[in-house]
Amino acid sequence: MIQISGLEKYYTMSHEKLLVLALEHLQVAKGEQAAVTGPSGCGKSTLLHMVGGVVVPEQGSIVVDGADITCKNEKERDAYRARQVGYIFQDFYLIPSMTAEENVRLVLPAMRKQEQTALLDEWFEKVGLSERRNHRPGQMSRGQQQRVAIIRALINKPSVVLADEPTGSLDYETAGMMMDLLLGLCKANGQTLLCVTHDLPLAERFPRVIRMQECNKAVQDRRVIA
Ligand SMILES: Nc1ncnc2c1ncn2[C@@H]1O[C@H](COP(=O)(O)OP(=O)(O)OP(=O)(O)O)[C@@H](O)[C@H]1O
Repeated sequence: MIQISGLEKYYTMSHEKLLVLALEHLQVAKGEQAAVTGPSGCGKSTLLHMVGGVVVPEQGSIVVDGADITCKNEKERDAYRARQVGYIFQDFYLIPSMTAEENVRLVLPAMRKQEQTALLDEWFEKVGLSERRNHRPGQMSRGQQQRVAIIRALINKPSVVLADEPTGSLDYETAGMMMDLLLGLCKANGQTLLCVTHDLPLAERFPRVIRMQECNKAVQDRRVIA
């Protein structure tokens, strides 16, 4: 469960303090999957970065599964992200010199090698990439690379999954398949998913659509503070 209230985020640009995000209230239930849409610059990525504990707001609270992440220090936020958050990006960020399997192994906690292999077998099978696990990113299509990134984000069963334009660099058909895969996996694992997308037909595949241009007051009322 994600509960946001009284949230305000400012950025300083050319000596001006500009309010870029103002959310009075937003709640995403545990296990709910929501698409986040809105025009460029309306604060979609900033919202995800704040829920992920990467960016800290100036005002307000973000309570994730009972704990307010805005009260945590940097080290605690790093631990929160490692334990509870799975991040998926448009550009995959796989390490080019490593195979698909090695990229995923990097995030696995210490466990017996046999258990690790069984877990990897299960996940590569789930996303239909069993034949590709020994390939490096450069030897895979963009859709296949994103499937590896999805495994990497989900394999440790984070309670919250944050996806920032995960289909942004894929062709239309692959994008639809990828979104269905991500939705299906998060639903099966009861994970809360916030997925930024500018693609409205893709957003409509989600049980809920959060329209940032409607809920972000800063977009409606650009406020310069100093
Ligand atoms: N580090 C930063 N410094 C200054 N301004 C920033 C910074 N990051 C974001 N902004 C500003 O905050 C606003 C929201 O940015 P954000 O990236 O969240 O929008 P977005 O809706 O994700 O946009 P897009 O769809 O183009 O990716 C924009 O006006 C942007 O210029």
